[in-house]
Amino acid sequence: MKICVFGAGAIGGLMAARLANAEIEAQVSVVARGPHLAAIRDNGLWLISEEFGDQVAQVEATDDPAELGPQDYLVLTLKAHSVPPIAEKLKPLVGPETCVVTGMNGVPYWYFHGLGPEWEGRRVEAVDPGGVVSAALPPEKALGCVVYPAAEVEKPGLVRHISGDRFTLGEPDGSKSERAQRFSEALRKAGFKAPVRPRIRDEIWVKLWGNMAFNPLSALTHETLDHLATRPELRRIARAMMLEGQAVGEALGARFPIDVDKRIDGAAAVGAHKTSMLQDLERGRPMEIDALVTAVVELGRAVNIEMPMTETILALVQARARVAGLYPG
Ligand SMILES: NC(=O)C1=CN([C@@H]2O[C@H](COP(=O)(O)OP(=O)(O)OC[C@H]3O[C@@H](n4cnc5c(N)ncnc54)[C@H](OP(=O)(O)O)[C@@H]3O)[C@@H](O)[C@H]2O)C=CC1
Ligand SMILES: CC(C)(CO)C(=O)C(=O)O
Repeated sequence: MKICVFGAGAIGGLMAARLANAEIEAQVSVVARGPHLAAIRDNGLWLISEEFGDQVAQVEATDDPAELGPQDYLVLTLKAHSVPPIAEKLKPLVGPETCVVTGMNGVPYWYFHGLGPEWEGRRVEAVDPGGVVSAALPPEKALGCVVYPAAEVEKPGLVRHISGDRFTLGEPDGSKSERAQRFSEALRKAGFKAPVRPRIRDEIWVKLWGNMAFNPLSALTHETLDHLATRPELRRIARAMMLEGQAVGEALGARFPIDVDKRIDGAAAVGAHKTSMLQDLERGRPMEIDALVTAVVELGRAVNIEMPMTETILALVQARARVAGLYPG
């Protein structure tokens, strides 16, 4: 089996290193760039992990997907906003049997696929502008993936795994497909938990619920998760956003297995953690605003649900990011 991890940064690097070192019959390659690519080529892909042990994986690494050819599994672990500009570049990796695993936060580009006949063919413009992504990666090829581990690229060629070992998988139409089970098996052999769930959007929403509120609020205030979730005036804003998100998710058929306050308390328990959006802002890296917030507002419009708090915070965080030169427009 051929597995290509496109965007072998923190999460992709973790996945690729473990898959490459697992006892599976797979040819694992990565698409990377810059100094990270050079270091992987020179010294292998290093993974530092208390849970998995420190290790190096020898993987084929390139910045030119055409060198790798069609894959059985194309795993996308880029930041969501990095996908549309390179959609065309993905085409050589995609053949008739390729399964595209979307290991990214936010609303996936395939959200409407398999949701029901009334939604078929509709796309999420915020993550699939002009349909460039679905043209390169037809939604029927997509396999959903909710990423729970935390990791970071510590220096070029070296990924540090911080915590977590679960990648939940699920077909957009809820079926227990052979391709999903095969990839789940590969991830399990690589040491991860990789359940295949029939209602993957429910899990996407539980993660997105936190991201849509805490990430922009943290970028605006520079506050850590514990404060955002416990200072009454900030918690009130996050809660209002999350209730708007829940209304949208439910209107689209998702079920939220926990209540909003438990979800916020869960975020508080993470502690003095800076969200990825705040980290990106501080490091001068583009922020994942569109997949985490703009796309949710777009879904809200599709089901005619007003989202005044989310729209306000979205406008502010877009402005903040623009001023920092980290958001287009
Ligand atoms: N890190 C974490 O702990 C978690 C991340 N996530 C989600 O996982 C997804 C991936 O995040 P993360 O791993 O942190 O991101 P990273 O930025 O660490 O990894 C993405 C990688 O893709 C590379 N890349 C971007 N464009 C290209 C290109 N055109 N060609 C080759 N390589 C490219 C980046 O290179 P460069 O650095 O040069 O831009 C980077 O190495 C996101 O959606 C994130 O929200 C979810 C849970 C936890
Ligand atoms: C920590 C958490 C849950 C914040 O919403 C996150 O996923 C992120 O920072 O992107």
